[in-house]
Amino acid sequence: MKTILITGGAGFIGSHVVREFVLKYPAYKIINLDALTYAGNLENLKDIEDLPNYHFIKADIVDAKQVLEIFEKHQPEGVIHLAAESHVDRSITNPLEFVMTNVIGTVNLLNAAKHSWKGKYEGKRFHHVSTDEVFGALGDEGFFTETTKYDPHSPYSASKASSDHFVRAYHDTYGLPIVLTNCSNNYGPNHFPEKLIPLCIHNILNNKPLPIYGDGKYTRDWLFVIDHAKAIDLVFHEGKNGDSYNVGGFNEWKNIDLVKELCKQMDEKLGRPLGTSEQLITFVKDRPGHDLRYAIDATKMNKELGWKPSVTFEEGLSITIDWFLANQKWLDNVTSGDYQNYYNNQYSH
Ligand SMILES: Cc1cn([C@H]2C[C@H](O)[C@@H](COP(=O)(O)OP(=O)(O)O[C@H]3O[C@H](C)C(=O)[C@H](O)[C@H]3O)O2)c(=O)[nH]c1=O
Repeated sequence: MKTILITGGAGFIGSHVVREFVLKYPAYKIINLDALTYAGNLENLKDIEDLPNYHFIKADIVDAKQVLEIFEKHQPEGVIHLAAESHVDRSITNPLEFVMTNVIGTVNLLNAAKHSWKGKYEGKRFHHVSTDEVFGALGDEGFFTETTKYDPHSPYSASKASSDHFVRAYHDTYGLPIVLTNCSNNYGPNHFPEKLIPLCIHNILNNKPLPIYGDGKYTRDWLFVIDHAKAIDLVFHEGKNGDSYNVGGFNEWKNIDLVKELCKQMDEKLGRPLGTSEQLITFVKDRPGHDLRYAIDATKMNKELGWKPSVTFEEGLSITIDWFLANQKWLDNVTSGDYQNYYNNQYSH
């Protein structure tokens, strides 16, 4: 029996990773450690919560003592660390929260792993899940590879870059067995509606403006979340100790083109005349320090581990929209919280 601690397992990406591991590895004991902040939601795991190899612990990784107690009690051999504050706009208004969870929280986990593994690293692994935003912004050309220098710009990406450095530092200094993954923009079922795609789906359904920052020519690479979960499984089990892997969809979209594609699919699925949703597109004030373009070279994942995305973007988007249409109650529940007020006040102080 192998015990794996997955942090942030009630969040968007985390819940897909928990489901992948719980279903694929019935002999593993999967512990989901999550603080259940505004973005964490146990509804995301309703379908697997009664399975015998799934366990949930409500805890905050910022609490070093609690984290250590959990390690001492459950003795996990593996850690997959996804717990993080993830929304760039929030990091602009409250950077300290990002330092606490993303930096201090990560160091607390590293300390607990180091303490409980006591130098016996055979069969142990700490997998840190990070972002392509640590590499900074690209111009119109080029891709981020695993050797691209870090150049974070937002408080969010600075906090994730710092956590990546700490993970590598614990490998280099104490020999902790680690792997890292840096992913591009995820999308899919259960995506919290503060992010571009689910926000637009929510707003189309509620006939609200679709806010496009700046001129809408900012470019992101989009990765279907279930493909990401499968990539994490591969790297966790087969990645080289100390290595990092870039996980991307080979799928770049300018924000405005992506939102137009989304509007088209929404109109088709809702049986509305084509062009109805596009009328909601509204150009708004830009995000401060907005990175122009992210693009990931995921060749290493493909060559070394045989991973590649399983769906095209159009297919993945269609699956995503269908999920949101079938789960409007989920959407209503998560959008009835305080975070809506945050949107109304964005960048106002
Ligand atoms: C919310 C919103 C966003 N945007 C723009 C801003 C970006 O250029 C793009 C995507 O924004 P979003 O906030 O959805 O995601 P990113 O800022 O690219 O970051 C995301 O992908 C990386 C990899 C992570 O690591 C982050 O955790 C994750 O949040 O749409 C708009 O134009 N309007 C909006 O209302």
